[in-house]
Amino acid sequence: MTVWEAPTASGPIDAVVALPGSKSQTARALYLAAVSDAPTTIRGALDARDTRLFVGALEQMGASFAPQGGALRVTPMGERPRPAAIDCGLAGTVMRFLPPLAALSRGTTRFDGDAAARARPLAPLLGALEGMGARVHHEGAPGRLPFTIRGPLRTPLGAQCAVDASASSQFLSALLLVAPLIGDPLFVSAPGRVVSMPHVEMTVRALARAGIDIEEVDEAGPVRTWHVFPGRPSPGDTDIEPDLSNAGPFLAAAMVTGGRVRVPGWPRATSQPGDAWRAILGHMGARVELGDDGLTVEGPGAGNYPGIDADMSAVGELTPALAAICASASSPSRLSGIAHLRGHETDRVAALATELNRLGGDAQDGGDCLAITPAPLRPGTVETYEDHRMAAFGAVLGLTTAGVGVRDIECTSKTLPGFARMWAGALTGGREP
Ligand SMILES: O=C(O)C1=C[C@@H](OP(=O)(O)O)[C@@H](O)[C@H](O)C1
Ligand SMILES: C=C(OP(=O)(O)O)C(=O)O
Repeated sequence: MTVWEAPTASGPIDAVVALPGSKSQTARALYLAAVSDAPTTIRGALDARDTRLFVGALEQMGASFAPQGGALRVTPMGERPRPAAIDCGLAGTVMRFLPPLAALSRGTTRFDGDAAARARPLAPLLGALEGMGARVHHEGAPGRLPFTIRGPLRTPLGAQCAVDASASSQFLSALLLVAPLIGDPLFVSAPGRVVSMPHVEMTVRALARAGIDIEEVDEAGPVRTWHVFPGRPSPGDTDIEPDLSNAGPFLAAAMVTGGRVRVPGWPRATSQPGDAWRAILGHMGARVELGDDGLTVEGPGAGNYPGIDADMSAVGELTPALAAICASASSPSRLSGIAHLRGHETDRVAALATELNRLGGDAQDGGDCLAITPAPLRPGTVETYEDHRMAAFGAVLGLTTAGVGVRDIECTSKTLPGFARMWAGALTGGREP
């Protein structure tokens, strides 16, 4: 696979970066539109590998999608999805959100994906679905792709289902999304630690916005539980916000070059985990301003800001870009609560440590955490393991170290097609058209 020469910054970046739609919001909007009671329109949907796979899967299940004046017109599927053969690629959203939907049907649906996707965990979700009457046939290792599933799902005993969401919040989101379609009121709970809570909030909000009666039971209790009432979602027309997680590498460029980046359309209030960039970068000494024209971040420049001790369990997908920022801090950092990143596109904790150390950095894989001590870096090639966020991590490192290559920069098309072009544009003072 080809190696992309990461551009070094010739000075402080000064750019306006218009980001395409949120991957996570797009997935929820596609799902709810596909099972809704009437055709609807989604504006600002992300068009990237993950969302194309999501659309492709829903099309096979019977929904249809048509571009309409820059938006997406969605005609829902019938009462029950059609049996299908789903390619999940490497998309967690596809491989977690859609098996419960497929299990509404008596027909058999097969799920498979990239070789790397076969390493991603699914067992807690599939186990919960089996507890609701789904028949799962594993073709390879249990709890992994590939498998077939057929339903129908039944209301379980006590009208209650539970899933362990400590390895991925997507298991919980997947059950919440299907819950209103099963036919009876259902308690959905997640005993133990729930990672990526903002993504769960995003699911709950999307359902509520679509008219589904959903409420959290005893928010302060030991087990997070939601009561979901049956109903066909009615999302109406939906607007997707820019992807704030993908803002990360561009804001990182402001941090390490001592420059300024503005992201137009940054929402005032959102359940996107990427909104945490404001607090994180502010804490590390950036000037952060949220206004009508978007979010502007002015960074202190490499070596001019402290490291950070941050619990990333709620916002794990920001870890790779933050790790690249930490590599140029003036003091050590510790990013904790990230064991579940081992089930992401690759084992991100190991990959970040390996790749930073490959360039002469000092990173320790501490199991549930990553310890980074800033050190001068040397030229080398960052391996990306098909992980879009590892590629962006390499691009940020290359800004301040000459001779950094990134293998397979194209893997960024998972959520941000055209990343290399956008990156080059931002570095040369890219402005909004
Ligand atoms: O629901 C979603 O859209 C996502 C949830 C999170 O997954 P995990 O809880 O597995 O980290 C996040 O990392 C992923 O990028 C998207
Ligand atoms: C973990 C991620 O993706 P996925 O939706 O495939 O889990 C991510 O985008 O950082």
